[in-house]
Amino acid sequence: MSLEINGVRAAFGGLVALDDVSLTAEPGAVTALIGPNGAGKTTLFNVISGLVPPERGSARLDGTELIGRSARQVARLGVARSFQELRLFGGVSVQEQTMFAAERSVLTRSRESRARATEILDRLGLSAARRSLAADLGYGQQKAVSIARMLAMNGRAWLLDEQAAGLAPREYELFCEVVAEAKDRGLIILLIEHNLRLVKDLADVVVFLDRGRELVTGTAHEVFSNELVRSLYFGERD
Ligand SMILES: Nc1ncnc2c1ncn2[C@@H]1O[C@H](COP(=O)(O)OP(=O)(O)OP(=O)(O)O)[C@@H](O)[C@H]1O
Repeated sequence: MSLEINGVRAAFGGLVALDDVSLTAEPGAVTALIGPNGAGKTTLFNVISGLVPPERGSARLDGTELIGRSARQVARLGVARSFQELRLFGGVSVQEQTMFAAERSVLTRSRESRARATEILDRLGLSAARRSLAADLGYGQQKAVSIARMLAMNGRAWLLDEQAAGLAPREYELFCEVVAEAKDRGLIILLIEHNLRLVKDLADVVVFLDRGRELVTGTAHEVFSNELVRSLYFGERD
């Protein structure tokens, strides 16, 4: 039971964004994808979530193939995804968009979605903002709404694209707590991060991508002390 990526290749015209990438994200663990800009991290999320068709390869969630399915089908199979640019419905209240996410989810029935949304907004400190439009909120709160929607979807796997970037200290702490709780519930968590402190704090496994290739996989300590990673990512030379 895991999210297994095998031999994924994806190209945009002549540009190979992912070149034979394989990795496994286990349940109850945080797997962090790191690497320089353009390494292919977001493209891998797009392949898993049905937004970019790969030329070849597979992505299996608990044995079920995700490649070839639409983004909606992948979401229904339990993959909840956040975007760097958040993609909230700006003109919809915080409560409503959390409920919409709950209604699209795998497990929650529509009559339960209001109670579920209320509980989630409480957990994320968004109760007072529940009637606000997402577009009227500050950046940190908009990011919390995007997490609220992921929680509401009740998925099996989370793909988090730079969710901690730009958060205030209290928001950052809350984000780490929510991820740790999801991990304790046995979710599969894959996250893209440039914030190395967060990677050290949260990641059980770190995968280093560079120019579309998975180069090093290990614990944060192993990956951050790897010479190749140090020269390609941290710009260190002998
Ligand atoms: N829709 C697209 N059309 C053409 N090229 C694309 C498209 N999406 C991504 N690319 C290219 O694919 C490569 C990988 O991009 P990707 O966004 O996956 O990298 P990344 O590791 O997520 O980078 P960053 O850390 O900057 O977000 C880049 O060279 C990028 O320009």
